[in-house]
Amino acid sequence: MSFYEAKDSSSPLLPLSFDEWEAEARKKLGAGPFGYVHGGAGGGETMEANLSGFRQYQIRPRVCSNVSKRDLGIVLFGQQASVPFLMAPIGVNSIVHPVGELGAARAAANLNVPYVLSNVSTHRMEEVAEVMGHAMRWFQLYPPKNEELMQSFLQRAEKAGFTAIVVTVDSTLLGWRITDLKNRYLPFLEGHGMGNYFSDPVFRDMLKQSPEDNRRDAVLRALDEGNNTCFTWKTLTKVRERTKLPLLLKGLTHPEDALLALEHGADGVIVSNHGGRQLDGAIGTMEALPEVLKTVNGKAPVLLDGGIRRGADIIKALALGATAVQVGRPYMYALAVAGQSGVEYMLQNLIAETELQLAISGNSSVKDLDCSLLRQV
Ligand SMILES: Cc1cc2nc3c(=O)[nH]c(=O)nc-3n(C[C@H](O)[C@H](O)[C@H](O)COP(=O)(O)O)c2cc1C
Ligand SMILES: CCCCCCC(=O)C(=O)O
Repeated sequence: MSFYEAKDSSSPLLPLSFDEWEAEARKKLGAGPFGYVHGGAGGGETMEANLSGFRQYQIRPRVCSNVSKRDLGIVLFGQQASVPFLMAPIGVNSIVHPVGELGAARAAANLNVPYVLSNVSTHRMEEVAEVMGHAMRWFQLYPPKNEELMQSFLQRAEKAGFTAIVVTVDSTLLGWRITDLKNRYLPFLEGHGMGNYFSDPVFRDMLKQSPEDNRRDAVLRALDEGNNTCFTWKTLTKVRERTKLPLLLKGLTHPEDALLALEHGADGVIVSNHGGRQLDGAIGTMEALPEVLKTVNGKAPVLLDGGIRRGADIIKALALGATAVQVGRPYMYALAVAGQSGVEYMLQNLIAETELQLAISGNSSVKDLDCSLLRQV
C-alpha cells in the first residue's frame, strides 16, 4: 500500500505506529497476557539496549539516484522472499487472540512475509502449514532432551513443508521475568502453547497419563523437555544429523558462538537475545551484530532480531550487513488488537514504510545497502 492509497483508504482506523499498537493491546488484554508479551527480563536493560542500538546509527541518505524501481526482495537458502524480514517465532499466540498462530500465519501467507512458527505454538504445526498453502515457513525448535522427540518434531516439520529449522539456544531456562512472577502468569499452565507437544505420538508415549486426563503434568513434562540445560555443541551436531533442511542457530550474540555454530553444522545464525526476555544486562543485538558479521565473514547468512519497530530499523540492520531481520512484538500487538486483519494491516504498513525508506535514502534494492549509508552517533 502506498502512502496515497493509505490516505484514501476507507478501511477502519487501526494503529499506524508501534506505540499505538502497544497502547491498544494494553487496553484490550488482561494484565497477565499483556505483561507476558510486553515484559523483559530483570530490569529491562537488554530490552532497552535493543531499542537504543538503532538510535546509535543515523542514515546518511543519498540523492539523485533514480529510485523509480524498488526491490525489497532477498534470497534465503535458495528461496526468494519478497521482503527482507520474517515474522519471529513467538509461542502461545492464543493468549492475545483466539485465532492464535492460524491468524498470524494466514496474514504472513497473504502478504508473502516469511513466517517462523514457534515450537510452543498453541496450534499444531500441521494446522498452521495447512492455512499457509505454499507460503514460505520455517519451524523453530526448542531442542528437547529426548532425541526421539526431537526427531519426531523435525520429521513432522519437514513433512508439513517447513523449509528451514531455527534452533533457539538462549532459553534453556526462562529468564527472570518480574511482571510474570508478580502476575503469577505462565501461559502454558493456562491452556496455551502446547499444540505441537500434545499432538506428538512420541511425547504422548512419554506420559503416564494423557494430556486430556492430566493437563498440568503433561505441561510440566513438556517444559522440562524444552528446558534442555544439557544442550551443547555436540547436541547441535545431533540436530544437524537429523534433518536435511537448512539449520539456523537463534539466540547468540557472541562472535565466537557464531563461529562454533557454523563449525557444528548450522547454515546460518540469528543474532538475538530473545527480545530482552532472557539474560538481563546482555548486549543489545545491533551492538553485537558488527562483530558477529566480521567473524562470520560472509560464510553464512546472519539475521538479527530485537527492537525492530519501523522501516528505518530494517534499513539500518541491513545496511550494517544483516541478511534479514525478524519482527516480534509488533505482530503480537496487532494480533491482539484486530486478529488476522490487524497483523495484515501492520505488515502492509511495515512493507510500505520500508520501501519508502529505501527509496528516500537513495536506494533501489535492499541488496545494494551497505554501511556507507550509516553514521554511528
Ligand atoms: C511473547 C513472546 C514469546 C516468544 N516466544 C518465542 C518462542 O517460542 N521461540 C523463540 O525462539 N523465540 C520466542 N520469542 C522471541 C522472539 O522470537 C524474538 O526473538 C523477539 O520477540 C524479538 O524482539 P522484539 O519482540 O523486540 O521484536 C518470543 C518473544 C515474545 C515477545
Ligand atoms: C521450553 C519452553 C520455553 C518457552 C518459552 C516461550 C518463550 O520463548 C518466551 O516466552 O519468550
